[in-house]
Amino acid sequence: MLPLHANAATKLEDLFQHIDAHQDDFVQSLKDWVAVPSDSSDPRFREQLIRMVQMTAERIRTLGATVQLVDMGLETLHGGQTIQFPPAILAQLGNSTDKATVCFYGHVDVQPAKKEDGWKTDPYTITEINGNLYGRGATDNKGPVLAWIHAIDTYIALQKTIPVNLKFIIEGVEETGSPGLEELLKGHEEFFSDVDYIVISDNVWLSRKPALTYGTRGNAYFFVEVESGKKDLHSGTFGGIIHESMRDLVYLLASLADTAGHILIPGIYDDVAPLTEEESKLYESIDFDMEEHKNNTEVNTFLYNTKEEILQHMWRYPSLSIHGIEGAFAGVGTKTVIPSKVIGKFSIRQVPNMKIPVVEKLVKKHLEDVFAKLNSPNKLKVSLEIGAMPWVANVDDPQYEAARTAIRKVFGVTPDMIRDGSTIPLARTFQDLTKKKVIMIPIGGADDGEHSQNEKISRSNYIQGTKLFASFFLELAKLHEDLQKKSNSNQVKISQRIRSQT
Ligand SMILES: NCC(=O)N[C@@H](Cc1c[nH]cn1)C(=O)O
Ligand SMILES: [Zn+2]
Ligand SMILES: [Zn+2]
Repeated sequence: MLPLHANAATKLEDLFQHIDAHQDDFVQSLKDWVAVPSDSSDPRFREQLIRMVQMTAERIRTLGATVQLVDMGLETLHGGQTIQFPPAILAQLGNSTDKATVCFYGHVDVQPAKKEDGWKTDPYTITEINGNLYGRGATDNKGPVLAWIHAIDTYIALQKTIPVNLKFIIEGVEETGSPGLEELLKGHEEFFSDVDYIVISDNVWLSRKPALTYGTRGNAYFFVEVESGKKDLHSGTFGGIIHESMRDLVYLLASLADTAGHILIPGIYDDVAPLTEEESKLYESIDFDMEEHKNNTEVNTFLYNTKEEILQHMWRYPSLSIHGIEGAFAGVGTKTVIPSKVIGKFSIRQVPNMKIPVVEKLVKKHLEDVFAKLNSPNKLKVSLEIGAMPWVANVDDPQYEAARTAIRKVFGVTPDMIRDGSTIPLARTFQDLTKKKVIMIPIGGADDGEHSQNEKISRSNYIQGTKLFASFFLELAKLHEDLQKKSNSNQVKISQRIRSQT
């Protein structure tokens, strides 16, 4: 491999040509990765998940990086059993003192997926239809992680100098809220000491136009458990004489929000940052086609009628979603059972300035109050399973300018500046703990269907996204050079001033 200082002027067109010429290889890599069902929420896939992280580490090693697999210890499941957490990857490529250091954060675990959930193709076999690459993890987040790796590979293959030092944090439990990752960051402060920028590419554009993301919502994920006894019962034999846990639970879940989406938990909106006039104007200028968004979402109507309301309720107001009920009969057919223990699962996407402990207290109090009114002898347990904070960046930070320029060079347009309603649990932690500048550069399309059936990334976004990262490295290098020149000239001015005073 060439040293990182190799002396060759890098032409963007050469990089782009190489990427275009190797796009089938890049698609093949995505096929290989998607074929591993690295579902982090189901313990039955744990071996595959660990294998996926190991494959990723191996791939990063082939770039010439030094790679560390950090043991993340044991995960305690709800029944009390423990299983191995997948390790996390910390890697480094290059440590030149005259270059900027960029740390890429991504994940290689995926949401659950089963063909019978309504997938048109096998979720773990990348299938290309009309320029779209369908498969679980294609856009969230295996495609973008690979695009970053391929961008680096392109410099190496062309024997060009990589314009920046690179670091990686890749994890395998993002989809379950990144448990243990905050402790990992706290224990590896030195890893971040020379990092200038942290880049995340784990969300999608808002429309057909490329975008840069400067904010995400957080997530407070709750389990509400109701238990009536130790075993399920025949509804004919026992229906009518027992307090059914499912009936209690449905009542509790229904008390959380109304049909207009308004959360009914007293006090929940108290800390939400007020909408200023300045912020309000931001939404007017965003290019957003509600009809197209509706088509992508495959619903008839949204809860709101204007573009501004829709954007605000996706990005800056909290929302409550009910995800499922563990222990409930959910199969085909007509089983006549009364379940004994059921666990309702719901989450609140929180926004600035809501605080997780306050949300937790309000939710528990509300559910306990509602339950008390039911006069039920059943056992109630409410627990906060994930508490991830919202994140907002400063769009005037220089890395945003570098990314804007890179986007213009690849796509010929100025990107939308957007926020995202979903959560990157570590985004805020990076910002608060490491004090480094964080940027999100999505490469997925608005219709990629993250977490949904038929998740995909288009071949075009995947390949153009690879070009975008390759181009971003060059823009960051220019930015770094400019900042260094400015800092040197300031240093000279200070020295001159000191000399003239003595
Ligand atoms: N693409 C980001 C993403 O999907 N993040 C997950 C993370 C999460 C939050 N709570 C549990 N997991 C998301 O659902 O937003
Ligand atoms: Zn993701
Ligand atoms: Zn996800």
